Amino acid sequence: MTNAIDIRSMSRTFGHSKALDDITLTVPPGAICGLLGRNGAGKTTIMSILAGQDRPSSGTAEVFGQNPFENEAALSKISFVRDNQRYPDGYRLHHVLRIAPEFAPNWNAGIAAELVEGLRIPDRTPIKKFSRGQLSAVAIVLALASRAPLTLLDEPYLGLDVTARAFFHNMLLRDYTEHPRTVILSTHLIEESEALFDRVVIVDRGRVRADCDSDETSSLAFTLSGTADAVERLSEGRALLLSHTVGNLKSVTVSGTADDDLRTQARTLGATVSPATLQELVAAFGADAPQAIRTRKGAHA
Ligand SMILES: Nc1ncnc2c1ncn2[C@@H]1O[C@H](COP(=O)(O)OP(=O)(O)OP(=O)(O)O)[C@@H](O)[C@H]1O
Repeated sequence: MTNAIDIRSMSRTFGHSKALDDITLTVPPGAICGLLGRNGAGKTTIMSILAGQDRPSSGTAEVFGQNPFENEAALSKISFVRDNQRYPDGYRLHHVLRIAPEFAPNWNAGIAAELVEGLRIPDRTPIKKFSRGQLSAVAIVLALASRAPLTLLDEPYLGLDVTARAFFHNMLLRDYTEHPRTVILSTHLIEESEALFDRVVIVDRGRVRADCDSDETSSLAFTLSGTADAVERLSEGRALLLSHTVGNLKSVTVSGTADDDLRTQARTLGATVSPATLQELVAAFGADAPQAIRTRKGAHA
């Protein structure tokens, strides 16, 4: 089976700075994949290369088995709507909806109309005058109604209100279930979006830190919390990703899975062991570990 995305040893440098550093990553067809990581981690750079808008400095990136760069056949299978999408002066929504099918062979006017209504996108206002959230809403219409085999959504939520975000999630899941495709979604709203993801990729400083099915993330790290003494004893010799102290209480995120011995010791010492949430994982993989976070004057890990 050909992967939807196949990235091998890919790096991208800008001058002296390495935006992507030897990334290898595959995404099977028919998955919604969360692409997560801190600001500047490399998410947009990955998407731009997958969308054929940029090229790796070394290594390869394939979409459905083909290099997307200047490749019309590959590009016809990809929808990439960026947060900073520009529209010609004087364009209104109906202009965009009229022209969009020319670039999207699978365009579906029905789903576009449903999205326009649900996201309350005005048709009389020139797009140039749209609010930040209304611009995001137009991008979402273009991305979902294209029904492209690979849909790349880079921070689709900027400025979107809570009702619009919930509506977008419902529409994405419904349309994805009826018309399976591969969706890559980057976002910093992790808790709100995680229920969408079949797969999760976490990047930091241009490197892949995690790449797994979403139900496997809970085995990547765990959190120990309790008194500073107890947590320090329990975490001795373990690979700490993140550490946080408030007064005499301490919480650490530890790489790997907690074994039964550790759980028993934690019970004895009155400490708690819990799997790291996805949000904690992204924070931990983005920290300069082990990190001391100052929470009040004089208190740090
Ligand atoms: N055209 C460019 N020229 C120079 N540096 C660039 C260019 N594009 C990206 N970078 C750098 O590459 C790194 C990765 O940027 P990228 O936009 O991929 O991050 P991101 O994960 O999408 O971040 P965010 O969550 O803030 O959107 C950053 O350090 C950025 O400054």
